[in-house]
Amino acid sequence: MTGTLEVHHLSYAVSGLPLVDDVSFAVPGGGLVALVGPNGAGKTTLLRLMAGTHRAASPEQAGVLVDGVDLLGLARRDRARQLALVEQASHAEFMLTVRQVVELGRIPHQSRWAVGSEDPGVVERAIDLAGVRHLADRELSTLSGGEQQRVHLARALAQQPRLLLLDEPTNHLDIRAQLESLDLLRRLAGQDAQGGGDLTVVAALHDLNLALAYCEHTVLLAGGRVRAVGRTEEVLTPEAIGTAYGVVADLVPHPRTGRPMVAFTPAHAPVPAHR
Ligand SMILES: Nc1ncnc2c1ncn2[C@@H]1O[C@H](COP(=O)(O)OP(=O)(O)OP(=O)(O)O)[C@@H](O)[C@H]1O
Repeated sequence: MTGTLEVHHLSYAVSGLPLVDDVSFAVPGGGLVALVGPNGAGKTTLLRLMAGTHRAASPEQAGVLVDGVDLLGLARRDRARQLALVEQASHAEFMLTVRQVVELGRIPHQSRWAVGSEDPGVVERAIDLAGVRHLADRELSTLSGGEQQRVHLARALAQQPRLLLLDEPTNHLDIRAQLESLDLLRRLAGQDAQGGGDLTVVAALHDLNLALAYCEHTVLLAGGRVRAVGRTEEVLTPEAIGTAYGVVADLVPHPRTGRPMVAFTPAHAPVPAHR
């Protein structure tokens, strides 16, 4: 039983301009869900709304439900036991070592009076899962962008959330690290998070081929609104991609796996009639 992730009526506006406009969707829980859409579509804003770091307009209608429990209705500390958000650039904690940063993920689970990590096993497992053991004693500030990204993932894993929200987790990674990261996320999604149910991962991605290869479900956002939601190959049709991004796209079978992948036609190339 994997449950569901339901998002209800999330809206956010700045100076009267809607950045996220009444976003609602539901997807099966316990999987890796892609959040895609062009630059400025509202992906980061939506993830912050889902995490509760941005306060939704009409909060009485807004909700982020995991297996029927509204995470936005929880106190901050309780929510932090259920939900982790990894943003594109986190600049804090630069003077800390990698292990110390990962230990910060345990704070929501510690009793108010406890000092240090109450369960070092969780931290060490997160360090191993994210592949940063060789960096554990380095200061965060000395790491490359891609290495820092893995550390932030390790910290989020140490939090043992039910819902993990990632803003462009492949941004600074080389191609092998991108594939490894998404492999890891897909394996983690669906695993028992903390004895209370399966982990659901939502990742904002720019690479539609990564979404097609790794994510069973996809939410397509454009202009702050959901344009399509469902199984990835049904959402990322050439028509939907063309409308959302303003490009010419075709779906072709991957030469090795046979699964659909997107081929883009360069803007300067003549576009022949569809074969
Ligand atoms: N504080 C703000 N004031 C005004 N506009 C904002 C503010 N924050 C975000 N925006 C605008 O809201 C829109 C959505 O931004 P957001 O960062 O959520 O998009 P995104 O889909 O994550 O984009 P990208 O793919 O480029 O990272 C953008 O046009 C952005 O300029």
